[in-house]
Amino acid sequence: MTEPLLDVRDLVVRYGPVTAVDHVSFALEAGETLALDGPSGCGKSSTALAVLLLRRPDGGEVRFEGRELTGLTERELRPLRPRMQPVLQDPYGSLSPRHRIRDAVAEPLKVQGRWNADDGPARVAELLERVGLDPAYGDRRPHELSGGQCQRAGIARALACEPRLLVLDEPVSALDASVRAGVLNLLADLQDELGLGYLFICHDRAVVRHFADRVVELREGRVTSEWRPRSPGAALR
Ligand SMILES: Nc1ncnc2c1ncn2[C@@H]1O[C@H](COP(=O)(O)OP(=O)(O)OP(=O)(O)O)[C@@H](O)[C@H]1O
Repeated sequence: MTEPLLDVRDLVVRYGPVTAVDHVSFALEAGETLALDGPSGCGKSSTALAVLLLRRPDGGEVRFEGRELTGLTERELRPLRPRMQPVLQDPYGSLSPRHRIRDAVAEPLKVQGRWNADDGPARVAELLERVGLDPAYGDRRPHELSGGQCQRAGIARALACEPRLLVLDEPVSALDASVRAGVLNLLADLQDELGLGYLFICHDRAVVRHFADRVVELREGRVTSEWRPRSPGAALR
């Protein structure tokens, strides 16, 4: 049997005396969307941060592409980090306000040594087009874009890293209802095309039902159930 893309085993996250994530386990295949659902404070974001190793877990394992990550040093994690990318609730939060969109999307290519002056700008334009943005928006800064456009630019920047997993923490909650479906449909199309795995955190039950293949329910840091929506992966057209 092949290894899941992401295999989380007995994950524990504590903040002082508070156990935010209490022996949580789940697995996620490439091309699959697993939603984490549950009331405010049940540990969804803490799970996401620990999966991304942005906060070191206090116990358990995070296996990504067959490799256990929690025992790795920051230096050992560095080449793996681009492969697991966060997309966060605040569309403006993941982009520096000072940088033009084109530079924000180019940065991961430069950091990873995949930039060259001949075809780099064309690659950035291609990524912007892929997320539904006119490449001319590359000249703008984040505050000159709408929330939906900015979230698309953040997704373009994440794609520049050539990820296998996107950790989507309330990716459409801050957007107007009218642009939510567009961003969710973009994510669904990218998943079909690239076989990305999505760990998806969302408060909105209707969105979860449409978007997720499987749902893990959390309550007070523990998994209480796991279920499959009836129409998994359906696009919101
Ligand atoms: N930095 C922190 N320091 C101390 N306690 C924290 C911290 N972050 C989260 N917590 C606590 O950990 C628990 C889980 O929080 P977490 O943000 O992971 O839940 P959540 O399900 O994502 O909530 P929400 O849906 O409101 O974002 C809560 O009791 C919260 O108060």
